[in-house]
Amino acid sequence: MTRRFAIGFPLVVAVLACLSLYRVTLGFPLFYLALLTLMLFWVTQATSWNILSGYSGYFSFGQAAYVGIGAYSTAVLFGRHGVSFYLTILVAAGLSAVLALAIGAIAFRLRSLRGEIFALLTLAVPFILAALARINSSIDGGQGIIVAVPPFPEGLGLFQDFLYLLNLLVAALAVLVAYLMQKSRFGWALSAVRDAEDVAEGLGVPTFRYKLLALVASAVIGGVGGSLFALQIGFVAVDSIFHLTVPLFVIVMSVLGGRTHWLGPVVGVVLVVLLQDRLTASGLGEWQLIVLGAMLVLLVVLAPEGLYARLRTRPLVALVTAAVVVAVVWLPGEPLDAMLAGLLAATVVALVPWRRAVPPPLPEPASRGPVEITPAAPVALGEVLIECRNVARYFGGVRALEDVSFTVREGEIVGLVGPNGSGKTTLVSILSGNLRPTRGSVQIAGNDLAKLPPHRVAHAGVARTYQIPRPFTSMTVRDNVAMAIMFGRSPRSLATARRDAAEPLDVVGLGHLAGAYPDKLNLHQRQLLEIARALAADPKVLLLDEALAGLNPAEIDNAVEVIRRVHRSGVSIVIVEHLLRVVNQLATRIVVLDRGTRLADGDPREVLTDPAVVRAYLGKRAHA
Ligand SMILES: Nc1ncnc2c1ncn2[C@@H]1O[C@H](COP(=O)(O)OP(=O)(O)OP(=O)(O)O)[C@@H](O)[C@H]1O
Repeated sequence: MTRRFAIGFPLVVAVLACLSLYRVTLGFPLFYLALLTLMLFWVTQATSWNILSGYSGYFSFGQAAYVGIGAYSTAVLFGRHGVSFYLTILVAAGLSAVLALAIGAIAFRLRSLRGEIFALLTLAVPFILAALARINSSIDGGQGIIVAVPPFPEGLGLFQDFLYLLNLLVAALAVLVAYLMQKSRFGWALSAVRDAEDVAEGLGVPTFRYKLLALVASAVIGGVGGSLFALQIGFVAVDSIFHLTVPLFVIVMSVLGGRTHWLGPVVGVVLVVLLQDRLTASGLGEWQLIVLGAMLVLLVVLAPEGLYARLRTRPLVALVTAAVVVAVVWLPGEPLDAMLAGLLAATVVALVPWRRAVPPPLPEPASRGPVEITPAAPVALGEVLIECRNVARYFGGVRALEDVSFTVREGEIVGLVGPNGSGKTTLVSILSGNLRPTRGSVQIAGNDLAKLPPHRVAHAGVARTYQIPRPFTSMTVRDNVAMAIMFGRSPRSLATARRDAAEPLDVVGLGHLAGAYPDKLNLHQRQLLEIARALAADPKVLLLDEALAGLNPAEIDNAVEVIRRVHRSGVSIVIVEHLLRVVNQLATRIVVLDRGTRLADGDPREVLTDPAVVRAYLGKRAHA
């Protein structure tokens, strides 16, 4: 937790609490308190949504399910049966957690339920719950339930004060949880899931566990907020609770404010609720959805990262503009109009493309120069690290691999070659745990691969790179590498991982670009980042899938030297490569695949002069 947050957050919460505790002394109007209560309810819900959907990218349309569970727990138990209101909050939290566990256990296990399919699944849940509540008379039965005012400490003032303080407490806890999650390895793991889930899993992130935890935290917060909502509305009915406006509003608020930051939803809530209130006050209530929709479209086009992220880039100008507009509008008019005008002015300032910033050139490496390629030196071989036995993999009728057996020993650089479509990438994906073989077995450092989830394959000592680089785009080069250190074979803390990221970056020669984002790198630098990140997971075996594809001759020479350096650091390598000149000079052994079967396996010079290999592979290439 930063010092600024440790001081600022309790201070803001204390000031907000004082608005109610000293309301009479301050002359703070009750109407404003009601408006703030509404904002706090939405802060809780939008933050709850953001913890799963914003951080991990799993868009949910099911927020009304948690609000409904919370509201009906309180309505049925407290409103109908007189159970303590405070106890019903715990029940709401528990039931929401159970629902989230059930959804997550199904949805997060299946790859086919990602993206829009997950969104559709979550959309169905509130409809099912609404139908259950409507037909079941012990829940609602279509009648609705009146929720009376529970007993509360007299010293708190009116019921509105009690409601406000309760919502403040829950919203503050929700924001605190969102902050702590974002700043911990938990938040980093979810960001990696959002950027490239398979890559994260391959680097050792237990993605299922983190997604499930995020879903449960999101559901518990949403359910508790729903419980308070029952008090707020006083009459709980199916149509008012399981309504599509709930998910719609939380999504609009979070996306407007910025869904990758804990404060984004808060900014979105303040803007949306104020806008709604002012439109209603001016008799333009029916325009609410039109205005909100137009704003959302504008923001998504101009600032997809959200308003908060934009405001952070020019805080001073936005603040001064907002303050001037607030002062000018406040004098003759209503303070809420002034605040909305100030917020809108800051929004405009944040969105205006001032001048086209020319990106500064990327820093140059400390030293450069041509690198001579020399043949691989003979190495002393150690224990068997990978052992494939009769591996087959079919995709429907396509036999990508058939009966492939081979080993990788400590100290080797194995060149995996073969014509296009011969099964090289499929084999790499099986060895890294991304794909399961249809038949056959793979042992990784003595562990049966079939029993390991992909993140445990990383812990067993295998890391891979991808033919088309797949960096975590929301993280800097340093943080891409730190992710792998944090979750790899020898996991380290966030702070240590960021410090230690310098080492793998130096091995590949990207140290000077540690602070850059991946979209600023050229293809060669992205390939090097792939290698640095895989290396940071501390593998025993590194699988390089066409790491030299698309590079010019100088870049190839440099990449070859990097691979040698990685090998010298004690990592065994399997390299998939079409450039036989490079494979010949790097590899200590070559395995040739042809149409999914192993054609040859042995010393590079012998294999590459084998007539069968020349016929199947070299002949075609030589003509080309
Ligand atoms: N997900 C998939 N679904 C269906 N077929 C697939 C899938 N992945 C690979 N294949 C097929 O399996 C065979 C082997 O593909 P693979 O990508 O492993 O070959 P490769 O040797 O890596 O090729 P390249 O050198 O072109 O990258 C090909 O016929 C390919 O079309």
